[in-house]
Amino acid sequence: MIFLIKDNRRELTLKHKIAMIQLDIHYGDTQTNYTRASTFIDKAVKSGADIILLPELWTSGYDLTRLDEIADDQAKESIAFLQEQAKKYNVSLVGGSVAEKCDDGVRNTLLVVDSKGKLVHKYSKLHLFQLMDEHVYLEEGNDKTEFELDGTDSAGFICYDIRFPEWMRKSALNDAKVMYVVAEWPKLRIDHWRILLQARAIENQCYVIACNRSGSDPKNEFGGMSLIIDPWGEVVAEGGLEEEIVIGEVDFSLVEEVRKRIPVFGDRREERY
Ligand SMILES: O=C(O)CCC(=O)C(=O)O
Repeated sequence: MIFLIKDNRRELTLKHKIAMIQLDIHYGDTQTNYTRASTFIDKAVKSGADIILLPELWTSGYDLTRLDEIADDQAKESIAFLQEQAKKYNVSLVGGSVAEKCDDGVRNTLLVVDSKGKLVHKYSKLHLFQLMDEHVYLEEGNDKTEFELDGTDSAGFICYDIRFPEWMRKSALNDAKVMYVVAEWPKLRIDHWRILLQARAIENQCYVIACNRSGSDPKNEFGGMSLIIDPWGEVVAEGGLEEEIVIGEVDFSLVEEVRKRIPVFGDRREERY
């Protein structure tokens, strides 16, 4: 079943072409990262994508000791960039996360902008990853994960969050049908990345769309392998190790179909958990 809503600028549909940009982030070099991201967004649009993802901390990388200098005040510059790109190309952007300078410290903040250029969601990473010193330099967030994008109930997560099934389950219970993940996941544990994402898709019977960076920084080599996994757990698209745009087609109506096939949500016995 295809659900169509007429819109002045486009038809909103449950079928989408998704592009995940496996950016090789230039360490601490925000201007280069903006320039390169816009080149990749242009290419993704030319290949027909209508929802585009960027990875975690894509403007700065993990240059945490220089956050005073390079973190984005209230994420204003990154939001303006994403809004401009969204309007220019009429595409939605799950715009990765950026180091956001807040009044009480710096947060790792995911930004989502719809195709009209409206900021529809901001989520600061809840689970700070100690192996990369996030707990030393960053404040944890206090936001909800759910939002609506192009008429579909969705949720957004950042990297380490995928190790917390209870956190993602909460979003599924709050109606999310699509879970977007942005990451800087190291190559060393890339097997965990794939298995965890597949498990989150199967147990929550939802799409998982996950964009990871490529390349390396002074401390880590990153694993790429961005993934689109459907609610049955099938891999729809998968990236390699290198910088590239990974593209896949989705049909969000599959979520209801799978949830009917195995009624996991109706069979939960919450009172016993
Ligand atoms: O959990 C992991 O192994 C990787 C997490 C991570 O790299 C992050 O949250 O930035």
